[in-house]
This record gives sequence, structure tokens and C-alpha cells, in this order.
Amino acid sequence: MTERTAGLARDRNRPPRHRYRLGVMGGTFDPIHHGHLVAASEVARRFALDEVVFVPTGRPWQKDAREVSEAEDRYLMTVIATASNPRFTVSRVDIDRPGPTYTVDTLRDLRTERGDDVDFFFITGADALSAILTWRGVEELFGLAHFVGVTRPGHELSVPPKEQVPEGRLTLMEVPALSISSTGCRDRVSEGDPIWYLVPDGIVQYIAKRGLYHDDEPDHAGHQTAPAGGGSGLPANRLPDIERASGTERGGIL
Ligand SMILES: Nc1ncnc2c1ncn2[C@@H]1O[C@H](COP(=O)(O)OP(=O)(O)OP(=O)(O)O)[C@@H](O)[C@H]1O
Ligand SMILES: O=C(O)c1ccc[n+]([C@@H]2O[C@H](COP(=O)([O-])O)[C@@H](O)[C@H]2O)c1
Repeated sequence: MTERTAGLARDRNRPPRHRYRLGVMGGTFDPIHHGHLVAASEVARRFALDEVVFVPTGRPWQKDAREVSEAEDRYLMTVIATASNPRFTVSRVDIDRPGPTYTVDTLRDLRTERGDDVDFFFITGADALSAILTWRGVEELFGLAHFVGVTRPGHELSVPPKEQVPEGRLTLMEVPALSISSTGCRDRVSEGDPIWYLVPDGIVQYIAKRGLYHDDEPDHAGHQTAPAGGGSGLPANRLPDIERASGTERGGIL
């Protein structure tokens, strides 16, 4: 055997180079919280994903009835929350495309960006999955990605009718139950309640810095500081009872 043919024989014994496996985690992320991050991390592990790209929506048309924070704020929060995970990235495809956000466009744009050698896994929580038949171009969706529906407390994980989902294009998966929602986080901030540990620390700080989810400006409405960083920053009449009772200056429970 020549050196060259020996090399070829070795190549034949090697497992074929695997196709790149890309998870796609779409969401409004207003704000991003640990429920999103745990779902993405669990799916990444189960499906041996090379990367999960988080895609903040531009204009989430099914949330038109309420005010959604500026896309740049939601984008930056997503970058901050995912920065420490080398497999997590963030895409601007949805926020840079004008008009309402449709997942068919997200997946088409990502395909154009990433090329044909990539398998897509679109991650969705039980609530979003149960509404999937109302999504634009649903008949095309399951051809563009494998869908992974994850459990979410308070929502039943149900499968769309068989005739709508091609064989083998949807997997249902249980993930650790985190009863956290962006709505709950926004409500807590506007009530002056803490969101530490529901969202990454950097998100608490970003929300305070930008004054998000408060009716007033940040400096007037309670600038929350990190637990180890001194006083709560909340006006005295908004301090939680335990802090007032102990008279502590550190506000450690916020
Ligand atoms: N706690 C959670 N566990 C599992 N999946 C979740 C959780 N929270 C959100 N998801 C999923 O993440 C995706 C993006 O969710 P989204 O950004 O709308 O957050 P949300 O908490 O549902 O927001 P809001 O309360 O404003 O409706 C959706 O597919 C949703 O089902
Ligand atoms: O394509 C659609 O018509 C469509 C309708 C509603 C939601 N989605 C997508 O579902 C993901 C979660 O959306 P949301 O509104 O629950 O944050 C996000 O990627 C959205 O773009 C998509």
C-alpha cells in the first residue's frame, strides 16, 4: 500500500464529518430570563447542538396588543445574558428585518447566512407550540427546521394534529420546571419587587440602568443595586419590610 492509499483507507474508517447542528431560540426576551436559558441549555445537551443562536423578535405581531420594549434593549439584554456560554450566540436577523416577525423568515434568513450544511432545531416552549398553527406559513415551517417543544409550568405540552407535522419533525422534551415569565419579571420591577435570581445579574443591572419597566425615569424610580453592593436604591417607602425592620443599610435581600 502506498502512503497515499494508506491515507485514503484511514479516511474511510473515520466517522463522516458531522453536519453542524444549530439550535434556534426565538423569543421576545422582554426581558430574557433563566427559563429561556435553561430551555436552550437542555435542548443543546439532548440534541448535541454545536451552537444555540438566540433570535430576539423585531415586531412580535401576536404581542401587538401590548407595548414591547425597544428592540435594541431586548437585543443587548440577550447578548449580556448569553455572553458567558461559549455555545450561545445572538442574531439580529429578526430585529433588522422591517415589519412583523415571522419564524418562516427567521429560518430562511438563517439558512441564507449559514449555508446548506447546517441542521436547524427550533426551540419553543409549550405555550408557543400550542399556538404554532396560527403562525404565518405554518405549512412550510416543519420543512425548515426540526422543532423541539419544551415543557413550561402552567402550560400543557400538546402536539399539533398529525397531518400538520411531518413524521419526525417535532420532539417534545421535559426540561427543569422554572415558573418564570417575562411578564412576571416586568410586573415585579414595576412593583419594586426584586428579580434577582429570576434573570442573570447583568440583566437586573441593565434594567435598572435603562429604567426599563418603570413608569418613571430610572433615577427616580428605584435603581436596584447588586446584593453585595450596598443599599437597595429603592425609595424609602418602597423598601421591603424585612429591610426596614432590620434597619440594615445593605439591602441584601434585593
Ligand atoms: N419558563 C420557561 N420555561 C420554558 N420555556 C419558556 C419559559 N419562558 C419562556 N419560554 C419559551 O421561550 C420562548 C420565548 O418566550 P418569550 O420571550 O415570549 O418569554 P415569556 O416569558 O413567554 O414572555 P411574556 O411573559 O412576555 O409573554 C417561547 O417559546 C416560550 O414558550
Ligand atoms: O411566525 C409567526 O407567525 C410567529 C408567531 C408568534 C411567535 N412566533 C415566534 O415564536 C417565538 C416566541 O415568540 P414570543 O412571541 O412567544 O416571544 C419567536 O421566535 C417568534 O418570532 C412566530
